[in-house]
Amino acid sequence: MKSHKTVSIAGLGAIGLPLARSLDQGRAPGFQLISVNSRDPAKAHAAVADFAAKPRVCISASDLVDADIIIEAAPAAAFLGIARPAISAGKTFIACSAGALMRNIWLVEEAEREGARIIVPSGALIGLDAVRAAAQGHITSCTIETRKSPSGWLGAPYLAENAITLEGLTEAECIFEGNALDAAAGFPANVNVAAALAMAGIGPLNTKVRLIADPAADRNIHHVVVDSDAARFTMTVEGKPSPENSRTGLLTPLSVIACLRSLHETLRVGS
Ligand SMILES: NC(=O)C1=CN([C@@H]2O[C@H](COP(=O)(O)OP(=O)(O)OC[C@H]3O[C@@H](n4cnc5c(N)ncnc54)[C@H](O)[C@@H]3O)[C@@H](O)[C@H]2O)C=CC1
Ligand SMILES: O=C([O-])CC(=O)C(=O)O
Repeated sequence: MKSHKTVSIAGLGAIGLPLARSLDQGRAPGFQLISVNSRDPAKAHAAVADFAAKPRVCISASDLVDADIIIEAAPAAAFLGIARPAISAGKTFIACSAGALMRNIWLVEEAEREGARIIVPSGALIGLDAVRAAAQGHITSCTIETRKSPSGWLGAPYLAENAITLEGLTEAECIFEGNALDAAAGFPANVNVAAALAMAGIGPLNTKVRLIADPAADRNIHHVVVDSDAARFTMTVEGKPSPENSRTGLLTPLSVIACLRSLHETLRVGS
């Protein structure tokens, strides 16, 4: 008999709201959504008003730690305020803002001390199982190229700092080339997949990232090439952008549901 787990979600946007709704609809049996938190409590109340089992709306992220599992689905700037109380309370913490986690990787040591667990779902990316397997041997190179429409990159600090304008772009343009750590600093809301890839594979400094703004792209396309002593593989995912937030693909909330379900599954496929 599997134990029933309670869940809380911080952030009710393109990831958090469909995820909350899926939990309310029983799409992850054995997991009960008990509380949520967002920037605007009135909006959060409205968002969950038609739920069968209304979760508590918390004003502070610290109040989410009553749950067994805390899921972070908020902007990168809010990450530490959500992660720290969950980790200090020794809980299972699921982080969607993989870039923010990678930039605060010391949290892993804190989690170790506190008996907490940090889980990064595959999110918008595929094949992290293969990357983790290859990393048990020796990965010689790992590159990701991400292509999105110009609107998918808007607001990134790197663009402002380098006076890059995407307005009126008529053809695809490479807007960044560098390592995953610099990519996460310059594009905190956009390159979580590169961060997840780096943490699964050969780390932020050795993972190469190329970012393309493409006016013809109607999908968020991630193309990964890995070479290792065991295998060479390439993977491409063409994610449909969420209508709520074009930076985020529709696969990500589904990935979090799959991640939760895997915590309880008797048959688990994939490492
Ligand atoms: N791992 C992955 O593959 C992916 C990760 N992400 C990341 O996941 C995070 C969430 O993404 P989205 O849902 O698309 O963002 P979103 O912008 O659509 O939603 C964010 C939500 O957080 C709320 N919020 C703002 N400040 C908050 C605070 N201090 N505390 C709690 N909630 C707060 C907002 O009101 C909004 O409801 C972002 O950091 C994003 O970059 C996004 C796509 C893929
Ligand atoms: O493609 C997506 O859905 C999101 C994305 O690039 C990221 O945050 O890394």
